[in-house]
Amino acid sequence: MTAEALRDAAHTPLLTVEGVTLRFGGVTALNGVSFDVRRGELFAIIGPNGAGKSSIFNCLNGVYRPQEGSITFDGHVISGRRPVAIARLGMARTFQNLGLFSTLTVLENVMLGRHHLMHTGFFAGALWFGKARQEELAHRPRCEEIIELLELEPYRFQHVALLPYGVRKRVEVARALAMEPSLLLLDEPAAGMNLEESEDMARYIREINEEWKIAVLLVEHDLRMVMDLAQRVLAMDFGKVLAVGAPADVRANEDVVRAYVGTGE
Ligand SMILES: Nc1ncnc2c1ncn2[C@@H]1O[C@H](COP(=O)(O)OP(=O)(O)OP(=O)(O)O)[C@@H](O)[C@H]1O
Repeated sequence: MTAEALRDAAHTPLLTVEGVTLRFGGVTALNGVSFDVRRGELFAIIGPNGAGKSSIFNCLNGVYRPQEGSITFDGHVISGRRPVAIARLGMARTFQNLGLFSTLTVLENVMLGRHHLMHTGFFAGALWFGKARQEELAHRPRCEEIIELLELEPYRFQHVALLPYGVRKRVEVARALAMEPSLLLLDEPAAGMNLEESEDMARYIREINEEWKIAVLLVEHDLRMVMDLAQRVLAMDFGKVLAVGAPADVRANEDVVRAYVGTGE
């Protein structure tokens, strides 16, 4: 690649969403939504209940197919592609409601995140067969780094089902990170957490973004956390973009204030 081409690639957004419209029968969940996320950026989406935040996530990772518009990720048009293909391109996500394997240990759940990077099946791996064992061992140091980042060392060999909710949310982030994403989608990572837990979560997210240089797209109801962490914020309501920009500008935007005051959030 020439120096010019490299410079262009660095300036091209990592994710571009253009005019995305998603309807469920008579309900328009997303109405011509456009935004972009830059490489290495921490970008947040806020909005009252039903604004369309989860719908965006589901369009991005291929669970929903928008009727209109296009989504480009890292140079690939991904609208219409299957979730697994999109994950392979480097987009990992967590879920509002935990999506972990509760009968597996923390380490096994994190290892599962690396499954698409491995050649042997997970179950062969779990049973410790020849090649699979070597592969698991090769991936183990990276998993340990991730476990350390999220301060999960004490829980490494514990079954997820037995862990407190706040710790399970951290395991979810760890598993998504294990996929080595260039974009990490976090769906309400601090939901249901107490103040201390959500402050810890904010610290992990900042570290993932600043130290590990991974772009983060965050949906979160905790506005204090969003305003504190995000470089840019997109506010939406009724499936439409109300404002995009620096946190202070979005917070001062009249339409945004009205949307929040209107719902009492
Ligand atoms: N599978 C579905 N079928 C029908 N309507 C849906 C579906 N998913 C979302 N909607 C509707 O689309 C709109 C946007 O919902 P969405 O869940 O994306 O909002 P949200 O901002 O994520 O809300 P919350 O903060 O409560 O999670 C709502 O009116 C919702 O009822």
